[in-house]
Amino acid sequence: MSATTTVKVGGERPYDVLIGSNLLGELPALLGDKPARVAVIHPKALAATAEAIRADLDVAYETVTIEVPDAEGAKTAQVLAHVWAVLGHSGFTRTDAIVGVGGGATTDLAGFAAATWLRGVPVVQIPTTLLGMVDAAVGGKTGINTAEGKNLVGAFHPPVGVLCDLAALESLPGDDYVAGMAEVVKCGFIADPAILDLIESDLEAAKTPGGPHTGELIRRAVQVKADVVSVDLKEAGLREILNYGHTLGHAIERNERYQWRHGAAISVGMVFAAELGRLAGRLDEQTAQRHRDLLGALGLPLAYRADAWPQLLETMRIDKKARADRLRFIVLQGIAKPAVLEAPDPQLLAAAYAEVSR
Ligand SMILES: NC(=O)c1ccc[n+]([C@@H]2O[C@H](COP(=O)([O-])OP(=O)(O)OC[C@H]3O[C@@H](n4cnc5c(N)ncnc54)[C@H](O)[C@@H]3O)[C@@H](O)[C@H]2O)c1
Ligand SMILES: O=C(O)C(=O)C[C@@H](O)[C@H](O)[C@H](O)COP(=O)(O)O
Ligand SMILES: [Zn+2]
Repeated sequence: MSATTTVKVGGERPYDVLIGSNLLGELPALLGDKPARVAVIHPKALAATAEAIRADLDVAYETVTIEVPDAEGAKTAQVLAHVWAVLGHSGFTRTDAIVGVGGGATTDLAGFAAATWLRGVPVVQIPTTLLGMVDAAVGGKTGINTAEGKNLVGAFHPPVGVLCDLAALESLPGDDYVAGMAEVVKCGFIADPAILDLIESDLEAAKTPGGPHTGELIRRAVQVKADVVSVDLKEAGLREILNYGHTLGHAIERNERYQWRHGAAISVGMVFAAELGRLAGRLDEQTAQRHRDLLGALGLPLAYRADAWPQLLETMRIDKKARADRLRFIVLQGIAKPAVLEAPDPQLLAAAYAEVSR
C-alpha cells in the first residue's frame, strides 16, 4: 500500500486512523497549536523512533520522552505513577498532550495516563506492532493489569488520532507480527469473512508484513473495529463482540504471568469459544474446524495445559463481561454472526476446554 488510507472513527469525539508510510510528519497537525508540552511514551525498542519524533516536535513544543518497560511490564500501577510524576514535574496542563509510540501494551498505558492526568488530556497513538495498528491503538480502551487479572483498571479515552506507519512493521519480530494476526483473524470471524479468504489465499505471506494483502488486511481489520466502537464506545452491548476469544485468553495470559503474547493467548481463546459455540449447538463443525486450520497454519497455539482449568475458570469469573455469578462468552452462530452465551452449564464449559487442552 503506497497511498495513505484513512479510516474514520465516529462517536462523540470522531478521529481518523491513517494507514500508510512515512506518516510521522502528520503528527504536528494532529496535535494542533494548543499544547505547549508533549510527552512521548515509548519502550526501549522504540527509543530511536521516539527520539526522532522528539526532535521533530522540539521546534514547536516543549517535548519530553518517557521510556517505559517493555511489553506487559509497562501496564502496571507503578509505571503509571512514574508517568504521572514526569508529567507533574514537567508542568503538564490540560491543553498539553501525550503521544504513545509502541505496541498495544505501550499505547494502553499511554492512553490511560492521558485519560487520568488532570482527568483527561489529548493522546495521539502511534502503534508500531500489527496488533497495535489493527486493534489496541483504535477505539479508546486504555488500561493496566492488576495482580488479579488483565486490564482490570482502565478508562475509555479515545485518541485524537492514530498514525499506523507500516514501515514500523519491518523491524517487528516475526512472532509478534503473527500474534497480531490473531486479532485480524478475530475480525474475520466476527464481522468480515473476506479477511479469512484473503489470509487463506496465501497463508505463508500472511505471516509477514511483506505479503500482497498486508495493507488490505490491516485496513479491513481497522474498519471492523472502527464500525463497532463508533456506535458503542463504552461496551454497552455491540462492542463485546471484539472480546471474542478473550475470556479464556486473558485468563491464560494471567496464568502465564504475561509471558505469553496477547495474540497467542486469544488464539487458544478463539478455538475454545468456537468449540463452546459448537457444543452449545450454535456453530457448525466446519466453521469451528476453520478456526483451528487458519490459526494453526499461521503458527498460533491451539491448546493449553489441561491441569490449568480450575485456575482459569476462577480467573474468568472477574472477566468484565461477567455479571454477578454469571459468566458470559462471545460465541458465533456462523461466520460474522456473533452472539452472547450467558451462564453456560459448567459441564459444557469443561467439555469445550477438553477440546483445547493438552
Ligand atoms: N486497548 C485495546 O483495545 C487493546 C486491543 C488489543 C490488545 N490490547 C493490548 O495490547 C497488548 C499487546 O500488544 P502487542 O501485541 O502490540 O504487544 P507489545 O506492546 O507487548 O509489543 C510486543 C513487542 O514488540 C516490541 N515492539 C513494538 N513495536 C516494535 C517494532 N516496530 N519493532 C521492533 N519491536 C517492536 C515491543 O517492545 C514488545 O517487546 C496487550 O496488553 C493487550 O491487552 C489492547
Ligand atoms: O476493543 C475492544 O473492546 C476489545 O475487546 C479488543 C480486544 O482485542 C482487546 O484485547 C481489549 O483490550 C480487551 O478488552 P477487555 O475489556 O476485555 O480488557
Ligand atoms: Zn485483544
